Amino acid sequence: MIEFSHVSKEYSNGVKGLDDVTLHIGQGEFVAIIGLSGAGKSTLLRSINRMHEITAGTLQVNGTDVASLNGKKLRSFRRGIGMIFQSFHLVGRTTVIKNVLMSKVPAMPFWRVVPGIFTKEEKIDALEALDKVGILEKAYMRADQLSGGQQQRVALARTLAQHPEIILADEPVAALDPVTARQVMGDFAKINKELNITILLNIHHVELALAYAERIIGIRSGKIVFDGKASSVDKAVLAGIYGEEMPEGVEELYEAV
Ligand SMILES: Nc1ncnc2c1ncn2[C@@H]1O[C@H](COP(=O)(O)OP(=O)(O)OP(=O)(O)O)[C@@H](O)[C@H]1O
Repeated sequence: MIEFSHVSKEYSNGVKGLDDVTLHIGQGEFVAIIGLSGAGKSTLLRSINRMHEITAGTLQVNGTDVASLNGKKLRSFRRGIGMIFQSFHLVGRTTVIKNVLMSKVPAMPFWRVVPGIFTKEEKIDALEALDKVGILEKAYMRADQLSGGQQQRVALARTLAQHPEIILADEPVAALDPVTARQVMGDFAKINKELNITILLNIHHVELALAYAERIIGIRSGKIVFDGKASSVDKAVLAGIYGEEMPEGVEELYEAV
């Protein structure tokens, strides 16, 4: 469970990334965060695993006050939260399975990290994660020989091998073509359903957010301006989130209504 209570984040230059945000996200929800560029989507997402420090209010994850964590406790807390980025963050020159096995490193003793000794169980776990995202047959290929969509799936498998309760994804499909973007969104939906992992993702493509996420959070100038079911998002809601700068494709989306 993720609980924001009157959370604000003011950057050192005085910009308010978040402004009095109160939110409750239950285990197993699939939430898309939408809003204009600069609205505060990344700040919201990254405050959950403390990549950004909040400056007011309280933020709790499964009852733990995120701001109170330090050192070892913070590292172990972060291991329970997967993070997916737009640019995949893979090591291109090494194999897919080694990339997935990297998720095991933070919990490994030093003597195994240096020579890269992984146990049979860890390898099986990594292969199972690749299987869950449908790219098991790519396990021994070099990561940089894969397409963008496949690379994002490797990143997703690496996160799954961490066995997280929550996955945060910051613009995970922004670098992908429309067909591949749909496939990757489908992977998130499948993982969410099958493994009951909470998924929060930032996304610029409104139509993908509405098609795959169950809940939409609209953010504008650091404030939550909409929070509800994807099925209840209409043109008026989007106007409230985006104002004059409605994203491309929104007109077509609601043409039939
Ligand atoms: N490190 C920083 N220092 C100062 N201001 C920042 C910093 N990071 C973000 N901001 C500002 O905080 C506000 C929210 O930024 P944020 O990156 O959360 O928006 P976003 O909705 O994710 O945007 P985008 O869709 O372009 O990624 C913006 O005005 C941004 O300029």
